[in-house]
Amino acid sequence: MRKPPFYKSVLNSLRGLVWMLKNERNFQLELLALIINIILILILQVTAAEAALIIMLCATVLCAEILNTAIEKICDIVKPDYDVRIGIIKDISAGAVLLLAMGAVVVGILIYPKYVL
Ligand SMILES: Nc1ncnc2c1ncn2[C@@H]1O[C@H](COP(=O)(O)OP(=O)(O)OP(=O)(O)O)[C@@H](O)[C@H]1O
Repeated sequence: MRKPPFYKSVLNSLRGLVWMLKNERNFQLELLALIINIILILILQVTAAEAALIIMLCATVLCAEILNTAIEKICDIVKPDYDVRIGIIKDISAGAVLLLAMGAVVVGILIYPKYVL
């Protein structure tokens, strides 16, 4: 099968992001967190290195959410009925997002207070 042109791959990826935005509440909240962080970065004049760290962490949380959702969807196709093993896979996958989100909160606590206090 021929590979689709580059612009089609980009369109497919954008369709995935739009789907996440329309259907996944956690993704919406994490995107809101990214927007709030961008506003804080601009208002507080955070250094470029700190801004890069904050934005990359927010983007990483969003990516983890996307992968978590993909894993959940695959699980639901492979095993639609209740299965303890599927429960564990979904819990582990969600745990990865939680871990990154907690790391992002810690980074925010380390960076922002010195600009406000
Ligand atoms: N088929 C299943 N068998 C066993 N437990 C399941 C199954 N489906 C879901 N669960 C349990 O319910 C939880 C929520 O699963 P669900 O697929 O509803 O994800 P979600 O509510 O979209 O989660 P998230 O907030 O991570 O996006 C899982 O973490 C798991 O503990």
